[in-house]
Amino acid sequence: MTTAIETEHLTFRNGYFTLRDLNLTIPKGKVTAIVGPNGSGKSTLLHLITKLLKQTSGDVRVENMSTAKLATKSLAKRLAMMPQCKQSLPSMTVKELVSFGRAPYQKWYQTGASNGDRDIVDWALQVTNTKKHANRMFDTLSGGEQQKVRIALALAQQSPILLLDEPTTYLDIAHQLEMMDMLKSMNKRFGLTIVMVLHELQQAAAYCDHLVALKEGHIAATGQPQQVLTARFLKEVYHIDAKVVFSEGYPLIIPLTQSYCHLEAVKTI
Ligand SMILES: Nc1ncnc2c1ncn2[C@@H]1O[C@H](COP(=O)(O)OP(=O)(O)OP(=O)(O)O)[C@@H](O)[C@H]1O
Repeated sequence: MTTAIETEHLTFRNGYFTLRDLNLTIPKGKVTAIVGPNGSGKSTLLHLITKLLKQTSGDVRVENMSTAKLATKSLAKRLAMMPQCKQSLPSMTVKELVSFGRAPYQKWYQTGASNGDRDIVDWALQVTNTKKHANRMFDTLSGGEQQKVRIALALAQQSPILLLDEPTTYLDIAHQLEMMDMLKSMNKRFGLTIVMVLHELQQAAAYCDHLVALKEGHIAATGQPQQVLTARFLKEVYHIDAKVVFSEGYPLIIPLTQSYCHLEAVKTI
């Protein structure tokens, strides 16, 4: 198996949270989901890979190159990142915004996009089905429409590795499936390595070749979805009792009991 991204003893501390000694391999040309409870460190891991955060110790390698040795533009040609939607974007038209994806390829003296850049922006708008919004101001779009434009912005970077932090947020079920199908077809047609933070475990298992589960800043499990996604895993990582049934390759998580301990505590105040 060739690797797209590797972390070696990756550790990050910020006073509130510690990501501990992560030794991780993300396979090249595959779709990987990073899952885990809220606050387990998923976004922090993506930020360390993209150098938006600096690790306390350890190393990150992208296509066998230590990111410490890669300048921002070189790293941006190797990987594109769509951050979580809580990060705001500047007020401009959709087309202008998606054009920013071409920035790593532009010279400092270049004014405006080249014909090649315009074609790629057009392609990114088409595959995400957002071309109809090209001339609208980004901040006038609905949450779901904005989410697709964010994905178009990352695709316009045309890097072999795509990192997406919760790409299906705000999308209704039909648009979630459309987006996951589109990403899967990008992976199959162009050999794109895709790494997605996902909360929807059933979709993660159905669409991804590889799962990485984090819990409290460490790796709780890695492997193929059918190996990782078990009743024991759900108990250990999410503290829920549920059974997992794979039907035609699609996993179904059926909760057995639900603990309402927080509500019980409220009642006794
Ligand atoms: N800027 C920050 N300053 C201090 N602590 C932070 C900062 N950003 C995140 N954290 C903390 O780091 C921990 C991990 O956060 P992170 O966003 O990586 O988790 P996550 O697994 O992506 O969570 P979620 O599923 O809720 O998005 C959390 O406890 C969070 O409160």
